[in-house]
Amino acid sequence: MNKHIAIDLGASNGRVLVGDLKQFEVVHRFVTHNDQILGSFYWNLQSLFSEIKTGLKKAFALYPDQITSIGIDTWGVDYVLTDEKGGLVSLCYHYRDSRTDGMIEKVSSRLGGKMRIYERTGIAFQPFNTLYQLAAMQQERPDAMKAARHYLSVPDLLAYWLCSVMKNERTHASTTQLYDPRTGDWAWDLIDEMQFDRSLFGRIVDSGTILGPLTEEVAHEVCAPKGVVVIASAAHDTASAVAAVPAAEGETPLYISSGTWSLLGVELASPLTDALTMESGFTNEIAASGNVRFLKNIMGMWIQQECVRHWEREEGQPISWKELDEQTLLCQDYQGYIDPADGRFLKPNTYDNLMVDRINGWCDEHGIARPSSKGEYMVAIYRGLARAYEKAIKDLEDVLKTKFTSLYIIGGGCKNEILDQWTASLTGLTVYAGPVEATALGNLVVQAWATGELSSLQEGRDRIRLEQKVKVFQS
Ligand SMILES: C[C@H](O)[C@H](O)[C@@H](O)C(=O)CO
Repeated sequence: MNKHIAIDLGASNGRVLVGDLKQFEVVHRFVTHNDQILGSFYWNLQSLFSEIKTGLKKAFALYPDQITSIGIDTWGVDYVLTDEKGGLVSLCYHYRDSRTDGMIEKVSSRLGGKMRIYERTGIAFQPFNTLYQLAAMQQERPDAMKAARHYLSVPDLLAYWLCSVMKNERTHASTTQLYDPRTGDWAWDLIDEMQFDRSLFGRIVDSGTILGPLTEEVAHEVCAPKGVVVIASAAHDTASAVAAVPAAEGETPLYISSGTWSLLGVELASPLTDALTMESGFTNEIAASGNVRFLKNIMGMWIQQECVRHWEREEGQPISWKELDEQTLLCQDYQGYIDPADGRFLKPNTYDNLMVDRINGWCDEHGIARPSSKGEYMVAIYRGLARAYEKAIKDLEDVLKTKFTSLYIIGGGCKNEILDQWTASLTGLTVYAGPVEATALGNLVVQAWATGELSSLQEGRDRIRLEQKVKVFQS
């Protein structure tokens, strides 16, 4: 059976996996944390590329003759601009960088208001959307904008570095807030009104497009045989994860893709862009199938991850999940919670503004007792997340005029069984948790579909339902 390589980069770690839909293995793991340089946050793309090549080398050493393709997915919205020859005109900013603060308001007044932007793009208002990142660049670094010839998302760039083909993949393009989900093309009127150069934005290709073979240089370095191709998989990691929801044909599954973010939603045939969906914070991104991923971005495990990173730094040793879970369960009587949607929780820890202090501040302002131990901080975060899920599901039921009975939680965050159970108890839904590696599996599904091994994306979901582990949590 053919094997494929899935390169899956999340906001906290990256993985290179090799396999098929029945059996796959993680051959390389690495951290994808950000670097702060002179007050700005950036991704270190060169180091990510070298980790990717290390992973490819390990995969080809294990299966020298069976691997036929490689696909990449990453978090949304982040991008680079390149010059004519493909050289970067700037480092790659991290979406949590502060340069977009206040940009939603400025851009909205320039483009005729939020409702217009939402109707044109279907994308919810987040300060980190590519639209606001480009607007900030235009304002602060006009020379870099002038030097730019190509816009590439992070996975578009990494694919370009592997196979020397530049394309804009659709699911990722749809996260920019410069994409029109009705025409399937860039939202040219908004691009013109922002005075972004039209020629920056290239041809948008579907998930599953074969880009081309590895360059000879990369193939030599990673010891790949001839003929291995790079595929524009579902390049936005959430789109890959949603392709792996283990739902049966005919279901409209309610899902949470749980990781650094919790993306809660359903798949729809066409976008919903009225005042109610805008006010409720729903976004219309594009799925691997070309359908709409109608979902809400809820701050996910990020707040927990930042607290743990701080404690580990302070104590000089790693904290295990097991230890943290035990402490959380012992603290269940503590009734505190936070609202994860509060903007103060978006930014990374800095030496003078720690996540734990922001949690304390939120509790003080809301008359809630501050957490007093690691376990209590976890309780406050998980309770806050379960409440946010409950609210988003109610909003979704109102918008769609439907009632859900079950919820699929997929991705790394579904390993958090305390949160899975609290979510089931609070929402009254049956929770199916798994697969843990949904994003990489979705990436593999799209590659198997592109190479003709699967006749449809639904067949991929069916295989995952039969072959991968899913745990059930009852309310
Ligand atoms: C900015 C976030 O990364 C994005 O909205 C989210 O969908 C994601 O990519 C989660 O990994």
